[in-house]
Amino acid sequence: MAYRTLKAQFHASGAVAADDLHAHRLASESTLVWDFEVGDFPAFCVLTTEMVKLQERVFVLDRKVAALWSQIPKGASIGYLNTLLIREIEATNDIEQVRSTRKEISDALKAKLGEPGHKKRFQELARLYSALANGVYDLPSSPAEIRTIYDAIVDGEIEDDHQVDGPLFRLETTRITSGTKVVHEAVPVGEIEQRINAVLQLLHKDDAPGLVAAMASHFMFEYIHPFYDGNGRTGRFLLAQKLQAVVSPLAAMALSPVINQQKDRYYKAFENAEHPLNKGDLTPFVTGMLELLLEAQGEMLRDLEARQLLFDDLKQHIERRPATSAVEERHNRILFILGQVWLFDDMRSIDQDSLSSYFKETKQTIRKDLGVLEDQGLVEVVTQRPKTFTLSELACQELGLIK
Ligand SMILES: Nc1ncnc2c1ncn2[C@@H]1O[C@H](COP(=O)(O)OP(=O)(O)OP(=O)(O)O)[C@@H](O)[C@H]1O
Repeated sequence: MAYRTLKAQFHASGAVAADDLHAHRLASESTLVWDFEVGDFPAFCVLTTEMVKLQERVFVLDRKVAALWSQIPKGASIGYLNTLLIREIEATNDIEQVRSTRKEISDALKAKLGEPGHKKRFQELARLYSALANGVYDLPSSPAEIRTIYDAIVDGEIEDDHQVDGPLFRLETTRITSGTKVVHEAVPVGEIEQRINAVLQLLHKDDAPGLVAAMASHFMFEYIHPFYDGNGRTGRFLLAQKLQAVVSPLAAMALSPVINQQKDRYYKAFENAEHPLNKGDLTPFVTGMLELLLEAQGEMLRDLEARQLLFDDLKQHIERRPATSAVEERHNRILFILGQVWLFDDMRSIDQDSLSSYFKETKQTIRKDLGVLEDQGLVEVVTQRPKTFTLSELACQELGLIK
């Protein structure tokens, strides 16, 4: 049976019936109640059968993605992670009308490798997401660590009049508006830190299922709105971090593009969760976010499967290419790696050093090989510094790739 919101109960059967249902839900053994007020009521979530089933489907899909992932060769997997990172960062920015191009993000991701020169736009944000994708970024454990994350995420992107004025958080009120309508009044300044600590507790303690804690804590963080700007982006990073503790980094990294496609649904979920007649019931919010996560996983699985088929085709084309010497064999292997990058990395290019790392031969040898392939019209230089390469149109035709 569909879960009835307290607001729907109020409209269908009146205030007393809604109060009864509210009391019944709060008293249930299947309900988690948090020390976090939404309006005048403590936030709570009922672990419904539907929610348990959704969680199970998330884990089943996660296993399917992991199985597929394990069959993908290294060149392709690095490329695909890059694709996911770029899409996630582009989308989390786009949700808030922060415009960023794929090229800008790709440059920022490369710059994190410690290149000299001036800082690139989104470099800190890219560093953070990259660390997350590689599983080396722990959840924050104090309000100060949340501020550190925020600083990296919005680095250089906040207008002067929206800079944080407190030691950790804002010192004035703020609100979320849609046109002329106020959709949310952020919590009073004096409550921010204590409420952020409640979010941290939920993120760290294991008395709620991980996926439920991830979604509910995301609601709470946005409800607090501790900054003037950048709350959405910071909250979605925390969400990805918490998700990563439960599902693969791939799934954690795929949510923002789906949220971006369904922004109204995402915003509506917040609005409903904080509607006074819903009395702090986060169940529909958590359920809705789990549905979005499932969609993100499904999309990624379909995308990976399609790329995997093209990869099998590429492999056959490479195997059919003549190779009468060790050098020609190596040339084919270079084309194979470039083909994998072409199929799995949306940027479709790879730098010389990364390419060389796939071979036991010296960098000079690979550089020479690339020169020969360039002369044959199979490889093209994309950028000079660093020198990056992609397949030419001719190579794409020969390898059965659609340019
Ligand atoms: N009714 C709501 N109540 C609480 N949070 C909401 C609500 N609607 C949306 N949100 C969250 O607030 C974010 C947007 O907030 P806002 O428009 O203030 O942007 P922001 O604080 O400038 O952050 P950023 O620029 O990263 O979003 C959304 O992405 C969503 O996570």
